[in-house]
Amino acid sequence: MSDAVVRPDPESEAELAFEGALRPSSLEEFVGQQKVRRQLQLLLEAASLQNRSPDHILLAGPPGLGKTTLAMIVAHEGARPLRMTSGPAIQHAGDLAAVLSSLVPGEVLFVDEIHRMARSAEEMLYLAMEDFRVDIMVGKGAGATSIPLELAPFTLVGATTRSGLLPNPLRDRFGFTAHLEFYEPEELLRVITRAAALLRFEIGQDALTEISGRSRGTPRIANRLLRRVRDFALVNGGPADRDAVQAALELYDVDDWGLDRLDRAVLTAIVDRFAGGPVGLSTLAVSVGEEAETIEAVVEPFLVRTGLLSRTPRGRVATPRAWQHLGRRPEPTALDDL
Ligand SMILES: Nc1ncnc2c1ncn2[C@@H]1O[C@H](COP(=O)(O)OP(=O)(O)OP(=O)(O)O)[C@@H](O)[C@H]1O
Repeated sequence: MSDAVVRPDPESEAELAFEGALRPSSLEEFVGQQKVRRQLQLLLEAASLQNRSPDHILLAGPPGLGKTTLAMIVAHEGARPLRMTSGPAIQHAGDLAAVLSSLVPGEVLFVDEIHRMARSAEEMLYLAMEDFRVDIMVGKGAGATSIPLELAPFTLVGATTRSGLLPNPLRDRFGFTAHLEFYEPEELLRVITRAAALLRFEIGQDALTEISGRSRGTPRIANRLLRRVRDFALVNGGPADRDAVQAALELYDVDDWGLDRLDRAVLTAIVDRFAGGPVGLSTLAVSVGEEAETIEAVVEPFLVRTGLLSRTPRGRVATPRAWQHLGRRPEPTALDDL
């Protein structure tokens, strides 16, 4: 299924092992995001010169652009231990207290999907980030007391696909926020050229260029597609050339622009069922049978960036480019809305 190719199950062990093998471990190896890299470099060097933990870092951006990789690099570059958890795993303040109180001095704590953490834990985190301290509530009702607990200094690296959902007090406590952008095809070409070398996969330059132009500006997808092309060449016994890429990507429903089945389902729904829009996010989500959060955080950013979708105060609208991409003629009323 196409979704399994471009949006793989993050829990799948084979996928995690594959990703792990290709992850760059230093800022130097990390491709693209030049500004963010330079900013992080400065932040890490300043901390190391002052012999202290780096400031807390928030990494924001769509999935697969390298947030987890950067968190690992922050730990690796400073030779610091890394603890990884995620917002959904912290459902109570106690879950967070358990993690925080067991951190060793200088440890990097990575919280993926930090916007999904419980509110009570978020409040505990404010104090922890600022003063390296938490107040543990003991008992209930009138007899409840709070016991302060000192924490080892640590660096929080939070990752989010929805930075708009983070409360301001939390956002303000990060010393640095990096907004990761989609990658240019030339950058993705460097990502998969490196990946192909690591995998010892012989593949033509044309084929690599074709994959990098059809990877939704996302390294994770570029690496996935490379793997599918490798499967294709292995099974069919032919060379891994441009034809093999085209055949493999057609099989997995990835089109010329790199749109996958869900991207096209969203555009098709807006065009066919809502006359090009505007249509509200929740109506759109129901119409394609997906979570509104997935549409907003995963599908839309790339469609907006490629000029296929625009977000207006009245809802989502398919642009004339989207009509053209789907091979339809825009209705005049749809154009009026832009
Ligand atoms: N700049 C980069 N250079 C080389 N490889 C990269 C880069 N960014 C990401 N990758 C590769 O893409 C894959 C996905 O990256 P990563 O897991 O860091 O994304 P993410 O933003 O944390 O995604 P999610 O939000 O879904 O957790 C990794 O295998 C990593 O090797």
